[in-house]
Amino acid sequence: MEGKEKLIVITGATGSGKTTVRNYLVDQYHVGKVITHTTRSPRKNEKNNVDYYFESDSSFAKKHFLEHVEYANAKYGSSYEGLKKAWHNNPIASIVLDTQGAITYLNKLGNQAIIFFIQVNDHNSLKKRMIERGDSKEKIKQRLCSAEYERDLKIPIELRSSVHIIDNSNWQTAKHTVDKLMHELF
Ligand SMILES: Nc1ncnc2c1ncn2[C@@H]1O[C@H](COP(=O)(O)OP(=O)(O)OP(=O)(O)O)[C@@H](O)[C@H]1O
Ligand SMILES: Nc1nc2c(ncn2[C@@H]2O[C@H](COP(=O)(O)O)[C@@H](O)[C@H]2O)c(=O)[nH]1
Repeated sequence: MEGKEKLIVITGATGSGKTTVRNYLVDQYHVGKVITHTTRSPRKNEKNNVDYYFESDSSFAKKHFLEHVEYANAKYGSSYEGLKKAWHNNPIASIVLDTQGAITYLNKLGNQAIIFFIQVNDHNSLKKRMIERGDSKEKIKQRLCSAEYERDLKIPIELRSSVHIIDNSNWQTAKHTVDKLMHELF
């Protein structure tokens, strides 16, 4: 997978603002968007084929994924076809992944992968943001109890030498960091 194309891999804890950063990159910098697949049900305002490809367990099992994971009892996966589609429109694309997926992409793409880790130091605000997003109490509880939640609060050792940290405790500050990174990197 060597080439001039780049993939901005946006990772971090649940509720930290990965999707918010990705939407900003799409709106402001017109980066391509890799849509991934999931078996979880859509949140209010989420649309099939736009936010995710929403799958049943059986349709998910038939797909050929570049990588797939389980996160808080649901399945998620991304394909090479999805990446090629995003790169077809723009040589800079973006994808939102858990930290396990981010490590896989860094290993597969090398320096074509640019890792953004979205950080929020006050972990209580992650729960507040999920409530404000409209997630059900039950889903939030399940997520906060998961091993994946704990794992993704910290930058994994495998990403440490390549990661760009974006503190999203405050959106104006985060936006400023994203703008600075985009000017430095491209
Ligand atoms: N800096 C911020 N301050 C307050 N709220 C924010 C901030 N950034 C994002 N949000 C809000 O927090 C909620 C979670 O953000 P978002 O969905 O982007 O997180 P995420 O990391 O993609 O989460 P998940 O991994 O759970 O899908 C959204 O309602 C979003 O509008
Ligand atoms: N490794 C992968 N992680 C993915 C993929 N699609 C989404 N995600 C990550 O899963 C969790 C939960 O997502 P949510 O939308 O239910 O909150 C989050 O960290 C996403 O970034 C994927 O294809 N592969």
